[in-house]
Amino acid sequence: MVPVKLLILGAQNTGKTALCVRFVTRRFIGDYDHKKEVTYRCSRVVDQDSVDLEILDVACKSSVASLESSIRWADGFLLLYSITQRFTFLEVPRLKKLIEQTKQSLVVPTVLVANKADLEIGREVTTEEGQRLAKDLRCAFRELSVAEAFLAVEAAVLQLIRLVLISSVLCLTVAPTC
Ligand SMILES: Nc1nc2c(ncn2[C@@H]2O[C@H](COP(=O)(O)OP(=O)(O)OP(=O)(O)O)[C@@H](O)[C@H]2O)c(=O)[nH]1
Repeated sequence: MVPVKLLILGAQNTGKTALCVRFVTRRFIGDYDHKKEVTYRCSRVVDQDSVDLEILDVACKSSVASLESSIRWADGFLLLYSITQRFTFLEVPRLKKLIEQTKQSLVVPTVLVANKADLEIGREVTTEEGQRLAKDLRCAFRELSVAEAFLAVEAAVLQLIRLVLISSVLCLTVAPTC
């Protein structure tokens, strides 16, 4: 079993908890208790590897110190924004910078997820803006609806797991002590 630890980050109400629950249970549940920090655990076979997965969904009122500690813990990051709330998109560069500073690396496995694609009528962020930001921040990019598409959620998380597995192999090859 290969352990993989993922952290999901984003502004409030972007669908972080919904995405974790959707990935682990396949179900979309509308409302959650937002106060608690929760670690979701499950196993998946990704390509040939059996992966022991943990996804940490931090409490929305986490202190910077506790956020940094969660970032140090994680191998890969899901950065979420909602296409219906521009301020959640504007929050992404700050979070990515915090990840890079805390990890002391510009190469961190990260997937930028534009959520709530089912709410086209309320769209405030275009797909092209999301793609451009992902390119600028060296992230993969997925636009999806946690509410409507389990397969898209699964594909985003599996893509991140693959990025983590590739980066751990590169790390062992290039610098055996890292
Ligand atoms: N229409 C729609 N609603 C969604 C989608 N994903 C999540 N939501 C809703 O958005 C709201 C916030 O979802 P949460 O999963 O609680 O968001 P969160 O980012 O964990 O929120 P905090 O814990 O406050 O940071 C809930 O009412 C969800 O039902 C989606 O893809 N489409």
